[in-house]
Amino acid sequence: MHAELLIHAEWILTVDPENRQLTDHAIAIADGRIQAILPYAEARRTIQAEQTVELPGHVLIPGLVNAHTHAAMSLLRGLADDLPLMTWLHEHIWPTEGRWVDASFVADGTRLAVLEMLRGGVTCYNDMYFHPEVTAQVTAEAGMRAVIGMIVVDFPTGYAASSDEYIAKGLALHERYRDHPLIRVAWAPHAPYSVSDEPLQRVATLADELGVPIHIHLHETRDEVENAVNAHGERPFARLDRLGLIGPSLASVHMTQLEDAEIARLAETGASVVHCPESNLKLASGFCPVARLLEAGVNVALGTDGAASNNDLNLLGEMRTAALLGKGVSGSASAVPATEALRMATINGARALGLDSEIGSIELGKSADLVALDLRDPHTQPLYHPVSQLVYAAGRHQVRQVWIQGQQVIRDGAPTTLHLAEVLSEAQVWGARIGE
Ligand SMILES: CSC[C@H]1O[C@@H](n2cnc3c(O)ncnc32)[C@H](O)[C@@H]1O
Ligand SMILES: [Zn+2]
Repeated sequence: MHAELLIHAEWILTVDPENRQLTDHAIAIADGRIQAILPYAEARRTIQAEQTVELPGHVLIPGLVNAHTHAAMSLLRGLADDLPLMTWLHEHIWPTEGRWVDASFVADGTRLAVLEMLRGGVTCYNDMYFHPEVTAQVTAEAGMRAVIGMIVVDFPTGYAASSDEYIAKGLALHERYRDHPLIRVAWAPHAPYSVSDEPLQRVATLADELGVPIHIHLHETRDEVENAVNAHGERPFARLDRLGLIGPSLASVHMTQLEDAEIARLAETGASVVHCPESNLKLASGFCPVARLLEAGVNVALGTDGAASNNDLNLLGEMRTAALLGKGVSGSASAVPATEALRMATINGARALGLDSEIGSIELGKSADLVALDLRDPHTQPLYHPVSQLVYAAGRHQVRQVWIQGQQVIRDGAPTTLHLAEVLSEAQVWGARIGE
């Protein structure tokens, strides 16, 4: 058998339905897809590879999926810390965005975020931000995979003047990326408190017609739910259900406030929850009941949120925090075990984005979106269980090789598609401008 690339790793965590862990196996890749997974001794006999990569001491995993971020907000990292959500948004972030966000801000901020995510083993992200056509272009140029939000808010910004214009621009973006190998789109109405009924209803209809996901902040804080109940006598979840948004296409982000009936409804409709544990902790937004959601059969993915509320785009760290917080919140040390945290960061993220037949696990026919981490570091030794070291101990500097669709985007820890010094220098220019 002929392959373009043969990767031989000491351990492979497949994240397949059986969570198979393979030792001393190889993966053969052709046309950007996984063509064979077999013992290395057999691969040497049967596969003629154009290139072979040897990874002793490494664990190979599916590329991580960051299921909620605002990539360009990397340029606002550390601008306003230690504040609750609404003060942070209304008094700091939205005024700063109003003054500075344009296409060049989004281009430079996205490049910084893409570089950070690729170096941390994230191969796909789900974005919600202004000028999404710029986010899409920068991401595709870097060879990264993303689902780009067709954003909708009620208020005018430098990107669009009305909900009609946001939706029209979203439809144009959908058309432009219809057959792109790396870029997909999703509807991304910002939140129930910033988008009124009519555009939300249109989003529900259009998501159905186009077959794309809906990505929305929902039940982020107790105040959000209480304010809605006081003003309209209805919880935001119930309102979205009434308007037709709760269903298998929904990726609902945060969900710190959930009643039993809402959890049951999420499970019954096949909707996904995107848990952002570090953003929720930093803004003191509340705690998503992850163990209860998983027990009910809800698909729970992981996101970082933007770098202005986290303050990093580190999904390895997010896995660890989710596993630890899941135990703390449920009072059970066996809640959110390491294997589950890894599923949340990979296949569950892929499912939330409607990409689970393409990415999220190492299985025959899937895209070769792969990450190799070197576990021969003092803090990941000795090694009893690779998944334990990966979730509870490994750091981003151990991400050494990253492939997306079989193309190497990180080689020996360095980017192959982005120029590190240029990206850093642009970020510093923005920092100086915004911080003046
Ligand atoms: C319409 S573009 C996205 C919009 O969302 C803002 N944002 C960033 N993080 C959060 C969050 O945790 N909750 C609500 N809104 C958030 C971002 O600043 C953009 O304005
Ligand atoms: Zn967010």
